[in-house]
Amino acid sequence: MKTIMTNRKSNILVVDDTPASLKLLSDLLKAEGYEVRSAINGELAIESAIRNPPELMLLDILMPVMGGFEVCRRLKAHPATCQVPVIFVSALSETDEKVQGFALGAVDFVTKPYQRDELLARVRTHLEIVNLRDHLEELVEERNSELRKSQEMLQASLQDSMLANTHLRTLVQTIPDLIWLKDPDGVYLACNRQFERLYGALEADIIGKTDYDFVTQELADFFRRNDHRAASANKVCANEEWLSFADNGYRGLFETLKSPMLDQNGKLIGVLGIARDISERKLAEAKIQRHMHLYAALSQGNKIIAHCTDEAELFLRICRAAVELGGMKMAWIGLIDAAQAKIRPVASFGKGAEILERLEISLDPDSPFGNSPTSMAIRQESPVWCQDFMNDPFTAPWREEGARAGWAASASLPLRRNGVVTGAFILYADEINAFDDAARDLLIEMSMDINLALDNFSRALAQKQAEAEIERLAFYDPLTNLPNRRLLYDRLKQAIANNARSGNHVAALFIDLDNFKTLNDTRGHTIGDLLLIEVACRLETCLREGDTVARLGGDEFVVILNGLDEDPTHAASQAKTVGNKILSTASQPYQLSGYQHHCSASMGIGLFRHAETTTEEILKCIDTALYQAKRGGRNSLSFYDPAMQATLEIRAALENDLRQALEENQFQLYYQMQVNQIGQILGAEVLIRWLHPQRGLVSPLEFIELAEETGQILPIGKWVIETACAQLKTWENQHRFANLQLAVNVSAPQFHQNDFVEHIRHTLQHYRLNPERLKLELTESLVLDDIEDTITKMQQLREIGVRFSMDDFGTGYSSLYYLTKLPIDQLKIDQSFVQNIGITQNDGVIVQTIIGMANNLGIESLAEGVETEEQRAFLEQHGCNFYQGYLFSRPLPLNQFEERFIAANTEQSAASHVSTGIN
Ligand SMILES: Nc1nc2c(ncn2[C@@H]2O[C@H](COP(=O)(O)O[C@H]3[C@@H](O)[C@H](n4cnc5c(=O)[nH]c(N)nc54)O[C@@H]3COP(=O)(O)O)[C@@H](O)[C@H]2O)c(=O)[nH]1
Repeated sequence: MKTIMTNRKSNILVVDDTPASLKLLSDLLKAEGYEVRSAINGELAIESAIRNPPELMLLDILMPVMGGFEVCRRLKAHPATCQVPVIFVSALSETDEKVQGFALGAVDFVTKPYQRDELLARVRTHLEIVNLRDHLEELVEERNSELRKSQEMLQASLQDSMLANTHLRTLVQTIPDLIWLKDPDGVYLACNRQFERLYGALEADIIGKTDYDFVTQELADFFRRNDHRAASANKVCANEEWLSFADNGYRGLFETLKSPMLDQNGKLIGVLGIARDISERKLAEAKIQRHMHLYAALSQGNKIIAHCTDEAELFLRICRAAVELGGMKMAWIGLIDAAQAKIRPVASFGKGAEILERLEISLDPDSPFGNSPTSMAIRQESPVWCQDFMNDPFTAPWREEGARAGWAASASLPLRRNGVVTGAFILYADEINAFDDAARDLLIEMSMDINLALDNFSRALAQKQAEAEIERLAFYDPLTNLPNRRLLYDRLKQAIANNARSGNHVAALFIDLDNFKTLNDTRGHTIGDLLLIEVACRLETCLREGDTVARLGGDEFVVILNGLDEDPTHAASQAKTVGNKILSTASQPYQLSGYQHHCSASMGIGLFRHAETTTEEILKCIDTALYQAKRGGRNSLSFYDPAMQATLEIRAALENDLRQALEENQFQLYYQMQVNQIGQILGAEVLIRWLHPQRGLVSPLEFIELAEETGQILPIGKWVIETACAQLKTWENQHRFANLQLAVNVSAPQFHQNDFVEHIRHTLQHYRLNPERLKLELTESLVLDDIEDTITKMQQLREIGVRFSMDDFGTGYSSLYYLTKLPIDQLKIDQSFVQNIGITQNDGVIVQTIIGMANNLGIESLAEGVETEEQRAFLEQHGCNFYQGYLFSRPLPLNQFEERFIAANTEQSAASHVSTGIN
């Protein structure tokens, strides 16, 4: 209990209009230790009390202006003073007056004159009462304040609880998850709004029912099993389940948590279920997973690219990474097949890869298979994403296969090599819309990495090719790709060394094409090159592995045959067999850019086995043998003969001299008469002679071929024609020679010169010569070299009157076909047949046949090389019209020919005189 006694001095206001009374009372109270204020009238008393309310007032009643009752009334009416206890101290002592005073709120009444002790006792008592009252009031106030506080707290707690309840309700209703409560029997106790959507019913209609009232038995069983699981495990159990909503048909994957609910005693009172839609999260997770996979594939791709040196391996491993790490169903790489305007698969991996074999993807937009996503990606040079493979209008032709393989989406990314689109990287996913922005970025990066690798491959390939090319140029002939001279030397050295050890022979075959120069000069180098390429191929087909064929240059090839027999005879026979095979193969007709060419080859062979033989020596030997073969007639082979070496050296010197012969006027024409059946000289064949300053008269047999090979035949041939024409002109002006004709030999290179016709025409015009007196002798091989060119030129010359004789007839192809096509005037039966008349029956028959052929075609026949009367008689007997040969005359210098002609004419005219009787 709080003490009511205080040490403080109580504050008392004393009011009395009598100053003495006022002082007496004040002093009395002061003496008791009170703090005393005094007021001399009612107004001052009120003012003082209101300003500073006293704890007790001693108030006189009878005062002028305002009596004590009025003062008391006013004080009780004022809020500041209404509580101040008032003790009337008055001379009035009537009960009524006291009653009035108490009615006005006084607490006591002391009658004057008062007893000091009584007054003080009353003052003390009232002051105590005041104290008690104040204390009580304080206690009451304290209590009230506590009550107020607890009321406020109660109020606040009530409000909190109401708010919490509202929040809880709002929370449960607002939460996007499905929430429900079931009792242990599976009967619903409560659910939220989301759950109402699931069953399409209000909570009120759900409560009291079970899952069996809303879903299939199977699904309800499933739910029950999970309820039981949570209940028996006595802990939260989670599971994933697909739920379909009754309100809008939405179906999604939910993660469901089931918590057992227990009462205070731990008894199961139900199961709380919360289901959260995790479809989007799952999709997002799947997406991230896909990206992670693709990222892994990309990283793996980078590793593969860093390590792979082979393009095919790279493609396969990239496809494999896209499937195994990138989560793709299938991946493949196709390259553009420009010739067929198609995409050719070169690598694939994954499900459905086998389909590619029968898959047709065209690049032609007009083709039914030309608008696939891949075709478009390649044409547009940018990726094409097909997010719904089975419903994309452009995938129709491939949908059936795609369905079998489970393709739901596809990506086609163009691949570039050095910036040029050369193919595509194609991937199939088993999900629609599998290629979102992030997946696209990763795949684009992957394709760019492949491009980078392709660029690197190209660079490496180019480098390799450049190195190979450098080696090829150093060791191989660029035209035929055969080993060149340098490599041949190496191989020869090696072959000699190897075979010397084993005791075997090595054969070196030097092959030279006959008349190659003519082909080159007449048909041009391009055709010549084609022939060389073809010959190189054919040579390779004749050899075994381990043998070598090399091109030395021009039309010269060398073959090395290894491991021939130890016995030289046997080895020679082996070499000869291969040599003949080569010659036979080389002489088959060639198709050179639509032009058919016949050609033959000559071959020189040498056999070696001594380690000390040098390559230079070998080449020199086989070169000699080759020359020998050529001398012996083309299209033949010859083994090395040391005696030939000397001849070759002479030939080299001759070649040198030949260059100056024309300039130094060393050539001369000889004339060999041609006669008819009655021995009349009709003309002559002009035959060139070389009056060599040191060697004397050189036969054309020794230098014509050389001149042909070196090209000297062109100026020499021109000189012969011009000299012959000049001679004809001279004769034209001399009556007795005026009718003579001259036959001029024309070489193949000469005839096939572009300006040959023009040259003849010009020469005839120059000498104003009758063209019929000029007869050009062409050989069969010349004609067949280039039959079209020959026909054209012969016809052009025939039109101006020039005549033609087919020289050496019977030694070549003797084709009846070309005889009918060419404007030939004369067949010249080769002397080899003529000279065998009477010796071999065959040649006699051939001669007869040629004459018969000529007669049938209305062509003259002239037999050359007639040496005996028997031959002449035989020829005459079988209808040959004209003859030439030693029987009549050898080729003669001009003056001798003219003398012989004059003499013969003189004889003939004498004979005709005798026969006609003229003298
Ligand atoms: N392109 C040119 N070729 C020419 C020219 N001059 C000659 N030749 C060719 O040279 C080859 C050899 O000629 P040649 O040594 O003059 O021999 C000719 C005659 O002398 C020879 N002949 C003539 N009659 C007989 C004979 O009875 N017996 C015999 N053993 N030889 C004889 O025949 C050669 C003539 O041959 P052909 O030309 O086939 O009529 C020779 O191939 C010449 O063609 C020239 O200017 N240009």
